[in-house]
Amino acid sequence: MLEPLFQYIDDHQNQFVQRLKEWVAIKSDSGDHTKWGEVETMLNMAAERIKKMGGKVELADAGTHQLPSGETVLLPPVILAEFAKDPKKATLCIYGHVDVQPAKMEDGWATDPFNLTEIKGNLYGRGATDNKGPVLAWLHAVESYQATKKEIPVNIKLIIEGLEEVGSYGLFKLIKKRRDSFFADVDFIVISDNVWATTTPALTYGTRGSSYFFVEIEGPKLDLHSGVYGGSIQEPMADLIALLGSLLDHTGKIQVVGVSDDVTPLTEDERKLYDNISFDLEEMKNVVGVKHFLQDTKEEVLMARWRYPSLSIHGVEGAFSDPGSKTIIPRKVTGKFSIRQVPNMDPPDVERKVKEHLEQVFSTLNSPNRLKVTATVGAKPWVANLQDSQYVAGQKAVKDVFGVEPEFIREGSTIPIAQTFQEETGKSVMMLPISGHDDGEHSQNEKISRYNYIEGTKLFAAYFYELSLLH
Ligand SMILES: C[C@H](N)C(=O)N[C@@H](Cc1c[nH]cn1)C(=O)O
Ligand SMILES: [Zn+2]
Ligand SMILES: [Zn+2]
Repeated sequence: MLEPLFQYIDDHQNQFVQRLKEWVAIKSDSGDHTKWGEVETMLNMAAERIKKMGGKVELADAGTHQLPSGETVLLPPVILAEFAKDPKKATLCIYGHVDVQPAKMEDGWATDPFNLTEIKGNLYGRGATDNKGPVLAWLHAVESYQATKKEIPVNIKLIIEGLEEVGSYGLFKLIKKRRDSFFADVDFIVISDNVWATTTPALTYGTRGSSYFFVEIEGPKLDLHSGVYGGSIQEPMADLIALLGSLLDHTGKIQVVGVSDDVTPLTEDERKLYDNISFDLEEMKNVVGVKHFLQDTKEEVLMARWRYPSLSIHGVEGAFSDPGSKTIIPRKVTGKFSIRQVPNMDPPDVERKVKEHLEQVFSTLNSPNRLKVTATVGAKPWVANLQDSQYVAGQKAVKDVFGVEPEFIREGSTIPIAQTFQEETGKSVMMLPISGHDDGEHSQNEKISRYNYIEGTKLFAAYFYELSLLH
């Protein structure tokens, strides 16, 4: 049954790579709302591809969103699509996103991030793996059935958004609104927007949640000459560094009181899931280029990444960061950090505790400057039930294509909408990654290997089939 599909995918791989090149060329960075026009261009391009394949597409209105500045902006639409429906078949809803993280040559890319470039079997480009490659792979898996005149064994629905990287604004409300219409006949939801933990294919049963914080310190009216005013001004940057420095200790432990209190304790059954993961600590040190991790053993490192919270400091807006030695006191700086959250942490509770902590530390600085803390994203962690039939189908599909048993892994990053899908629709959610552990999501030189892209397409085609057998 699967052989002709796999043959079609192999025979058309150059065309599939060419399509990815066209998608990567669209600079659909969602981080800056003034550039959401490119996100819309990308969504339209994806919608056109689905329509060409005979899919019915709605560009659903996602409403508006208030930015941390207070400005209200119109959100790009969300693609809700479906292929022909047969009431006898199970319905699978595939979620993906076509926005990307920012990327500039100056960040240290070896090739133009928006010109997909193949080097030694790897396809380099922003969005190649996160998440344009996997979204196209789903479409190509559907195409493999259509082109070989085989009935697609499950009904396919698609939900594709353009704001995942900033926290899926608008999508939570849209899902609630469409729960009894678009989602009413959906049996399963599948997501491929994360990476394997090692070189072994994986099925993912959990992701961390996230809250993103902006800490603004505003001082003088203008940037000031540090020679003229230095020594007489309490500098916003010094206040900010004190606040950011209060968040973590040198072991990576979050210093905000109570923030980790609700973390679900580790059970023996859960601990056992880590035994079989072929994660090699030495290789991982080489992949990321560090001498050591904060933990000593493979299990501790994986747990720190997947099932315990973490806090990362991302940057400071308004600080002087160009080359050279400009001697100013910046008047206003905004520090940015985020907390990855795990069951049973609750983003609003974490956000309250972080705000209280920052206000308390700020009060000890006796500063004349103004502090403003804003939290965004607010994404809940997600954990699946490993007994769901999707996991059996996923396991079989991995065996069909790769000839091995998948590793059952968690994911340290966040798919903001995953838990909402599960809670709101009550349907089973699974993550079926095709991206490599060294693909460098969000990093310089992001890539997907041609092997993962093409074999991943086969995995999706096999998954449709295996899921239909179990339903
Ligand atoms: C896992 C996914 N590919 C991803 O990168 N998600 C983002 C979502 C996010 C979280 N805070 C803001 N955006 C991520 O985990 O960083
Ligand atoms: Zn992603
Ligand atoms: Zn991402």
